Amino acid sequence: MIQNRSQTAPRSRNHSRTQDINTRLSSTRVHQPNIANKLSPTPPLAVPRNISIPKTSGKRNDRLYKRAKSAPPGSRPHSSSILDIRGKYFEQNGKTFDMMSYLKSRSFPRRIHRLINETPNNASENKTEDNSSSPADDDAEDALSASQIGLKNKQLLERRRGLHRQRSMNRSGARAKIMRTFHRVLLICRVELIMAKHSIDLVPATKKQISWSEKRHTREAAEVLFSKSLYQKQPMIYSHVPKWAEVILRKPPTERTDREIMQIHAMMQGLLAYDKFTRRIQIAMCRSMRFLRIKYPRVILRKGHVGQAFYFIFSGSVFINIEGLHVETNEVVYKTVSILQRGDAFGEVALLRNIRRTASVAVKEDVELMVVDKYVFGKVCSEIYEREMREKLEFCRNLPLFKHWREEAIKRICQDSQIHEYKANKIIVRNSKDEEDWIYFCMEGRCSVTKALEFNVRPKHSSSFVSRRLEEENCYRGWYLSLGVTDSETGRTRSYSTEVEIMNELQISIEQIDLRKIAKTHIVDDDYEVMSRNIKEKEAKLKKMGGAEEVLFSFGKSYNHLPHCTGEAQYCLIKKDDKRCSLFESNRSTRSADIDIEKTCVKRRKSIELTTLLNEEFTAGRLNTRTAYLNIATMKKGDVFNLGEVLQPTGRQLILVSHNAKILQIKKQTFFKHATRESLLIANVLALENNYPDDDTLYYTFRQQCLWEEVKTSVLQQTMDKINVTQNERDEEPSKKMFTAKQRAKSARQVSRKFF
Ligand SMILES: Nc1ncnc2c1ncn2[C@@H]1O[C@@H]2COP(=O)(O)O[C@H]2[C@H]1O
Repeated sequence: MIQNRSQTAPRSRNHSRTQDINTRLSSTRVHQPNIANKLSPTPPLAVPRNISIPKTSGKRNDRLYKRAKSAPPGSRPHSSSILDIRGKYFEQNGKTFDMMSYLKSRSFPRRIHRLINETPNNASENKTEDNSSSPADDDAEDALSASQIGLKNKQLLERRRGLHRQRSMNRSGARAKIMRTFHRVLLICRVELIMAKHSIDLVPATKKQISWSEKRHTREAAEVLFSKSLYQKQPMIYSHVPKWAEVILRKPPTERTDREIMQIHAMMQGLLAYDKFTRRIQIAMCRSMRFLRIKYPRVILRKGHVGQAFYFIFSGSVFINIEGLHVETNEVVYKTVSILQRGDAFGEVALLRNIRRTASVAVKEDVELMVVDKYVFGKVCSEIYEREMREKLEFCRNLPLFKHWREEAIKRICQDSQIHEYKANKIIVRNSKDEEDWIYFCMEGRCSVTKALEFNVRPKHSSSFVSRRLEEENCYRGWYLSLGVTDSETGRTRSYSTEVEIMNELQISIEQIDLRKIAKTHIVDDDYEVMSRNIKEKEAKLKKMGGAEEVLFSFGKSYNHLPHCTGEAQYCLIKKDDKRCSLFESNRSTRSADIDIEKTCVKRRKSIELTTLLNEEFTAGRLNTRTAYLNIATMKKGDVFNLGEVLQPTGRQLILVSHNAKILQIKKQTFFKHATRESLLIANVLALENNYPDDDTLYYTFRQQCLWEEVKTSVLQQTMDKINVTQNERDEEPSKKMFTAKQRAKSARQVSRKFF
């Protein structure tokens, strides 16, 4: 039907709808309806497009329906009512139209269509049933049914109109609201601008500000003044895992976007253990990392359990506890071997070696951990450990110390060792006397061995040639006096500014003066003979001892009998059968007992700088007057620190300072466990060869050095004085050109350096 209509309907829509309907209605009024027409078959529909019911037609129809309704029953409805045209035909422009089809074709609601469809059928049915009825009756019936339809239509139209009104009201309401908001925003902006202008006017701008604002308002300047830093990502350091990271880390790996992974990666950067891995591994870890927050005093890992994951510490700290049997009582003892904190990692041993957990890990302060599962770790992280292992093995194999070691023993040692990199000026070992666990090997870079020489403590008289010579020269006494330190015998204090200056010089040039070299130059040939004789004696003594165990015992004695091994101070004794003894409890009970270890660990981990240490000493008033820090040796690649102290304990306090060094730390315990008799003999010889000058030698050499400096300065001062005097004599204004005493001393020293 629609097709037909569209084919036949003219395209022009210029006629107004009102006109159309008026024409239509007038034509229907002229065309009187009759029954024959009503029952005749419907001609093909051809409703012109320009004929449409205007919106206002609803009103007109309304009126018609009202009239129809108000008409008394049985009376003939008004000829011009819509009832006349319903189900009838009308003509227009010489064509006949079916009014019903026409109405249907209009865009009335479906319901109206349905109603209209029903009505003519019913009407036609009634008419076919009651053919004998009079035309007046037919018309009345028509009118009745039409009035019913009209009522329904009216209701629908009313509802439609209501809806329309409501919609338009809504629309206009929303529009009004938007406008109101817009006006308010505009008002606020204006007020703000006025306030800003007012405040700017009140605060006077600096010249720099003005020139800056002037510059940046030009277009060229805007280009020149483009600050890249404004758009650079600032490195953020989080002390705790932020909320957004928690959200990401809780997501399953597959749901994490690349952006989120990069965010986690950025957050993790700066953690020492994390930075060790290559970027590729880091990203792979971030993809599947989990987050764990554990509160004090829980235990994270237990020794002997199966390893499931590897952990990075993001914040907080943990105790690493190991258990062992007490030497004497044979009881299980727990010891805190280390305290790990932010930037450290743990749990790699079990995963790499495929063994059970080697230590228990308990919370010290509430920790935030980043957990990498075993599967991921095995896949990506083992690579770096393998590389590190290869590096360690290669280094150890090339060391003379391990020349006669079995491959298996070297491997074991490497497995228990650690590689650390230290920046320049960092203290690796603050006090060699307190260093109980490790032997240090320099892999790369340089380290200096520094000795804090105490002047107010008279060194013990040893039988060495140096102390004999010092005795002969009565050096100690003179030394104390010359440095301005109280003489223990006379109780008098003397101080010489020149000597203090010399000391200062030495402190400053601590890295340049290698006293060990100086000491060696001072040792004459026969002294060397004495030294080598000593070594030979020691070797012979060792050879006399039978069995590797004994040798081991004798060498390892100092280590095995350290307080922590005897379980006296730091150990917390726990009975074997007490299953509930748990590290948790042991930690609690060891809290006070382990305090020393804790302190040393924390101190060591803080890794203070040498300059900080010297500053501390200076502010405490100890530097120069009581203590001098001297560089007594320089460690290069392959050199070892603290081995001599293990083999031949002297109790000396040495400081190891890094100069961008890479250090391999080997556990003393593992070293002695795997060392054979031969290897220990070699170690001993090497340790003796690399022995640092003893305190006597240091005092002696230092004194010699100071005296020499003193001589140089005084001689040159005298010379400069003479020069000054002659110059002054020549000069008319002698006072202007006179050197001050300080300048004289300085220039004297400079000249002395050139000459000597
Ligand atoms: N002496 C130690 N110093 C530092 N960490 C250790 C020490 N011993 C064991 N650990 C760590 O504690 C972890 C316990 O579980 P794993 O054996 O898997 O891996 C261990 C190491 O990461």
